[in-house]
Amino acid sequence: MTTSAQGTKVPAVLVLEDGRTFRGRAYGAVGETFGEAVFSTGMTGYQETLTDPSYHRQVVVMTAPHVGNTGVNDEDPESRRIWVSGYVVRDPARMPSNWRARRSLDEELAAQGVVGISGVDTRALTRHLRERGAMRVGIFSGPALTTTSGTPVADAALLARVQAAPEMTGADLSGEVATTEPYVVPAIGTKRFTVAAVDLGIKGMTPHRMAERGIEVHVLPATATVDDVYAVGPDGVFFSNGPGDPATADHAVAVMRGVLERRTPLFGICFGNQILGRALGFGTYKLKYGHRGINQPVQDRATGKVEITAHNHGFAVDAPLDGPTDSPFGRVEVSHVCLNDDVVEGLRCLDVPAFSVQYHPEAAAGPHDAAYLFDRFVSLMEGQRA
Ligand SMILES: NC(=O)CC[C@H](N)C(=O)O
Repeated sequence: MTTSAQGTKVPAVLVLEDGRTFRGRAYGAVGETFGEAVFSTGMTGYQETLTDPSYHRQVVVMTAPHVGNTGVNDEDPESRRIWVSGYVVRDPARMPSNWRARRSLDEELAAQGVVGISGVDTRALTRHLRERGAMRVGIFSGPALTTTSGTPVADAALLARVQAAPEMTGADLSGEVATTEPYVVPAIGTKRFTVAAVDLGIKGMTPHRMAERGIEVHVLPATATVDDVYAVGPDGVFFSNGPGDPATADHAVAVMRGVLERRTPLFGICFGNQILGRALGFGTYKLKYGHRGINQPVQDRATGKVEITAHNHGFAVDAPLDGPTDSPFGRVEVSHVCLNDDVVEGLRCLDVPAFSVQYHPEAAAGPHDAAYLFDRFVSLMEGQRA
């Protein structure tokens, strides 16, 4: 049972796995939750962040101090529910205001049972995560802070529970968020192509961006086989974003290799980029604290052009920047790089029609600078037909 903390001053505690503790007030549902503490630098787009399945099992700290100002609407969710396992804000909106708003963010979090905390010094917390790295965290409020005999639970007991929670490294999570049944997103206007999209935790805007370009998108469960992919008669195959550690995604890597062997045009986003990296023989590794937000500079190395882009990743592909590199599927080069830290942000195959990016060209939320990548996918499919 969860209740809303709206308008109350229910105490809440946030405990990091290294023992650092922040006190605040319950926000959203009252109770307890665990996850990986990460921070997002987006000043807008909290609904898209909360409903992005890639955030499954993560407790998101917002660096923007005011959150919830535009309330919650029915148009912006990227999936059927909120996926973050916890939410940390400095100063929640007391009077949300927007013509599309249907309810407050606090009410929505409570209705979906998402435990949050407000009144936290999110700047100090973010600096801590930046210096020490992403780590496990717990948020506790209300009954979670009192024993059955009515005495307060000791901080050491809370810390022990945080330290017993699962780590993100080694987590195989796509199956927990992806569709279990295939479904079709029809092309908008004249249908030009059919794409099989393997759902590893797909955001709703991604098939929409393809549909806008005349693509009929067949979204398939994460368990789809190579035969399932080809059963839809695809002109192209897409691998989506998704939660968890790409080192666990052996099934998706095997399916992608099947697609690369057949030389079908292939596009991957985020988790899909990590799967392409692995399919080509590269490793993946965990970033210290990851990239999350809608203001990350990425350079397209072919044109030199810099895009401001939306990110949400905690892992990255370990590929040499000074390519091309030989792979089992011919030469591959790093197409995009993050200008903050030189992390690989895109891969392009030179001998098979395949490419991917680590960031989010579907731009929900985020700037639309990278929309050309969907056109590039269309060009690959056109090229295959010519
Ligand atoms: N948005 C995503 O697809 C994230 C991919 C992967 N789970 C990561 O954290 O790096």
